[in-house]
Amino acid sequence: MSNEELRHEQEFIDLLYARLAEMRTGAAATVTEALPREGNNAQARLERDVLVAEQSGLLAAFDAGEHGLCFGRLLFRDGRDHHIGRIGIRRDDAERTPLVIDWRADVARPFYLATGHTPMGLRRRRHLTTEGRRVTALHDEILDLADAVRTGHEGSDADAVLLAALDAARTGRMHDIVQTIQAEQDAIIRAPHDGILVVEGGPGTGKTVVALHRAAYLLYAHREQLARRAVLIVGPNPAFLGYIGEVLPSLGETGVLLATPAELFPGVTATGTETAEAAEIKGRAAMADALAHFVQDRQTLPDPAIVIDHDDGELRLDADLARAARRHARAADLPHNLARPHFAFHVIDALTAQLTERLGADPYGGPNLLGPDDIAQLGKAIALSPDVHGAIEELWPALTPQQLVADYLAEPVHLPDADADAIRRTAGGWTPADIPLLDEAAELLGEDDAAARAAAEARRQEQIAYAQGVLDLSYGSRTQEFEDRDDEESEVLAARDLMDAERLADRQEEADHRTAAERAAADRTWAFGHIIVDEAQELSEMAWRLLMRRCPMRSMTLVGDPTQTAEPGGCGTWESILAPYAGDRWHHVRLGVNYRTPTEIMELAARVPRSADPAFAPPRSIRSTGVRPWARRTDDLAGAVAEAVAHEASEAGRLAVIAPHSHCAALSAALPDASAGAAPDLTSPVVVIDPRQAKGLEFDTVLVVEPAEFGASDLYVALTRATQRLGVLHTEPLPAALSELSEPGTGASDR
Ligand SMILES: Nc1ncnc2c1ncn2[C@@H]1O[C@H](COP(=O)(O)OP(=O)(O)OP(=O)(O)O)[C@@H](O)[C@H]1O
Repeated sequence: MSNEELRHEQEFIDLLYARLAEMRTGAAATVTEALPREGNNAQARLERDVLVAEQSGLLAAFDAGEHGLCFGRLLFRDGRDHHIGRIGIRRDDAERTPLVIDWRADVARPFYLATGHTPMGLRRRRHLTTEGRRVTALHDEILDLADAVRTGHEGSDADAVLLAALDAARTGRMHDIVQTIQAEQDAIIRAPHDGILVVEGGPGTGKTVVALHRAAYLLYAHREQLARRAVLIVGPNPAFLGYIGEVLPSLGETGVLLATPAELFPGVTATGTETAEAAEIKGRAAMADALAHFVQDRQTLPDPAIVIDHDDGELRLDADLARAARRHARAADLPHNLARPHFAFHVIDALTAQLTERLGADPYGGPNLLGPDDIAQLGKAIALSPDVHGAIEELWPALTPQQLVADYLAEPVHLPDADADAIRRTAGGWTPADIPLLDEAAELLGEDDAAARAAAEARRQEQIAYAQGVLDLSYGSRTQEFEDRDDEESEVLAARDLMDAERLADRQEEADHRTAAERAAADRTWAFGHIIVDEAQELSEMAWRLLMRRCPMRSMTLVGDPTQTAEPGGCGTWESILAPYAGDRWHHVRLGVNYRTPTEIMELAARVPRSADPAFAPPRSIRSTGVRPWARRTDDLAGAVAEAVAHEASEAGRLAVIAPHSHCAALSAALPDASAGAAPDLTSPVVVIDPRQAKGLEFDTVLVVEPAEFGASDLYVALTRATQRLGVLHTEPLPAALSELSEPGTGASDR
């Protein structure tokens, strides 16, 4: 009986892969055939673009479906029977019968939510475990007690598949969890996309992985809107982004930009370093006021008056004239560079009036002798005078954000002296904390991009006309939809049904040039459709100002754990972060189960925050391994670490040595095979990293070195990175929270 079930499922999976191969070949052939069609034939070009745009997106999704294509099956009491997979696939029949349903479709939801108590219409839920294209195991859960059918795969613990996933050796890359999403996680993944959702939870509660699945879900549920506006995912450092970078492509989603906060000002690479104190000061909201005042400082008054030797007579630009022009320009309430023409026009008008008065004065006291044409002529000459322009530039200079912030940091003003001393820059490049300052400066200065915008609009109108032609043509060549967006009700759709000419024009722009995510990466003023911020607790007030500008719709998911805050500039409570932007209109959810760290390790790690807050409650670990964390005191740190690594390396998976930054170089010298440095290769079997680099990551085995030199939150982060084994190596006495650790294999305390 049971082998027969397995055989049936295998036949189904074979059928599925055959269908996938068919679809992939079809899409690839279409693209290959279409691409050479170029030349001057406009119609051929139109056809080609339609085909390529439609088929290339499908290819990415088909590739994603290659692994773990189908992992579940739902048998409903009413006879419906659906397989659930990574992407939706339909048969090539007249009805386009669904073969496998996308995990994000509503009909797939009982796979994650149904319980014996609330079966959601299910009779039976099946988990299919596959290795490559081979079905290796089935787990059946009976949800309808009246169901007497038995397949021989019942009875296994419902958590068996989850526990197997959690226990598996790590690879140095995060994997998707579509097979084992838990109910509390599902609710977050599918929460409405409007507004701000804060997801809080302790280490290992799945905040990151849930946020990534939420991005995949939102791109599915709001495809048109989000594919055009792109989704931004902000993570703490490049190694972390590399670690999570494969999850969304494995779910068939590529319209996402991953960036660290230091990468969010296009054209500037922030590789400089500075003290934590300087970064903290630069992160304060007060910097926005200081910069705003500094911009005003650049709107100066002449002292003494500027005298310009003009062809028609001397012009005198004194403080009164400049003050009136400045008042006029400031009243326009525009950013500095955009208000500059107002200042310039006022100065030119005033100088023209000055000259008119002098040249046209009637010696007999009558009205001015110059007519309007003469005055216009005088004004023109003044407006073209390089000296007048020089004077305007001196009093109201055109500024770039880089210039403004560099000048400001050379001599910081509008700050208490001690703060100014801490951030004064004598040398070195841009630092991550400078990025929000540059962005603030860009806002204060405004970008005088009127000409660029007019050109872009003209280009866009051309594209809309072009797209209209594309739509007319595509109507005759309808293609299939691969996914089950509307489940049973879904129909065969073609480009014409999905979008109007304007939207297609946007699509064409993407197809012809760059993806929305790539365009977004290069555009400081891009408004993202949704932003996900991981380790959100680390961001400064200034960084929040930047991010909020990137998301005027305030459609955001913020993920974090205040107990893991490492940056001194990280701003306190969610209330204080969000009040300026959303008042109290945001939602807060908490994840309470630790899927990473076994009980033995979590109990130890929790003592760190508990020494400051006795009421601290860690997330509940879902599993225990029976392996106790250990500590070893040594006089030869590098030697002891090398020995421990050699010993632990016999275990499967990945090992991390997490040491204070100052020890990392010496330790990596003692471990020649380990990957280390600013951008360690996390897929290497052994890495040496500092606690900041360890944020968000996980390893099978972790060796924490010299914990007495860690700050409390860094130590908490370091101790919670292991999925299996934790050891501590030290020369100095252990911090109190770890004092009960004993030597491996002994019960005795190490102190
Ligand atoms: N439902 C699940 N099924 C399988 N694995 C899961 C599930 N939920 C979480 N995990 C795994 O648990 C581990 C921890 O998840 P994740 O890194 O997202 O946690 P986190 O809350 O962001 O942790 P931290 O704050 O410590 O960085 C990951 O390996 C993740 O794949």
